[in-house]
Amino acid sequence: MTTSSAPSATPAAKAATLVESLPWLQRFRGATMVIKYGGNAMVNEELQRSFAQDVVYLHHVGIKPVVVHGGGPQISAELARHGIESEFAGGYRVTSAEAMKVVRMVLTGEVSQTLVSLVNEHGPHAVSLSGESAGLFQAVRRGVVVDGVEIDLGHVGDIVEVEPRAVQRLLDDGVIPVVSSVAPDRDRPGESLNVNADAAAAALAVALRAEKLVVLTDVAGLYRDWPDTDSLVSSIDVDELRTLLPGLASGMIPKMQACVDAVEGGVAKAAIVDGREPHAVLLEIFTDSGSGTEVHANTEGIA
Ligand SMILES: Nc1ncnc2c1ncn2[C@@H]1O[C@H](COP(=O)(O)OP(=O)(O)O)[C@@H](O)[C@H]1O
Ligand SMILES: CC(=O)N[C@@H](CCC(=O)OP(=O)(O)O)C(=O)O
Repeated sequence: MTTSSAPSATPAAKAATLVESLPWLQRFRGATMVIKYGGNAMVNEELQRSFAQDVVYLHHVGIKPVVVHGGGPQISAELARHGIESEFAGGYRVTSAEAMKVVRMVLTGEVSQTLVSLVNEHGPHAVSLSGESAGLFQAVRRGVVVDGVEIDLGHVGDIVEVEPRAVQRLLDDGVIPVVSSVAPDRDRPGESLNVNADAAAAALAVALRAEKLVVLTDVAGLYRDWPDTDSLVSSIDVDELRTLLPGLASGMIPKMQACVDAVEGGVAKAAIVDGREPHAVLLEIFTDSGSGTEVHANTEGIA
């Protein structure tokens, strides 16, 4: 019989892969890991299903996974259906009050529920929350400076407070939280803000004292000289990454800022991996070589 996974691997190669995972299984048992699943990495059902399998695998080997998801392309598609054009500045969506309703509906109503049901095909494991659930996040409005010009992003926020108790209780009960990045506006009760999902994942990883933040996206990792594909960075410390931040473009700005924030906040490592590869999460966590770009505190911190 052949299976869809690794049909050409010999028994010895399969055994070697399993044995390679042993030190990582030992090291990470009981650890909390925040996995950020970007909208660009969920573009087809096969990828979504392999992601759900990876998360359930982590759960069964004693790791506590927390999923924080994005949904940028899905939001853009829904906005287009409403006749609203998508505009980004500095990697953030310019979000009108009207667009905010669509953002909230897509993230909390569609993407979150789809991921929860995919995970729950493997058992009753996942529960969806947004930043509005049980006071999880508080956010304040933010703008962005592009080429020296301050741009008003509308209903876009930065997380200023995380109350992780509800998520922690779920983890303690063996539940997999699936979190979307809509947050209440601390200064305008009753209003919601659109928070970049990388930033939300970093804030939650810090509050939960997570061991690792894994960010799935649609490139192999961080390129030093984007779009030169020979310039992939495999490992970088936060000091050097901070110097690269001003030269980065589009979605990589909030993503790498999130990695800096997570590591500076005490998360041991942040990894940017290619979510277009099926099982990118398992490959990152349980193989010696990992994949993509790893961000760590300083050069002495490299494992
Ligand atoms: N230096 C860089 N290295 C890698 N990708 C970059 C870089 N600068 C800009 N990018 C762009 O950032 C994109 C990833 O950000 P984004 O589209 O927001 O992803 P996601 O939906 O996963 O959050 C890549 O697809 C690439 O086009
Ligand atoms: C403020 C802001 O830009 N919010 C993002 C939230 C979703 C997100 O971050 O999705 P990805 O992870 O797929 O990029 C947006 O509206 O697209």
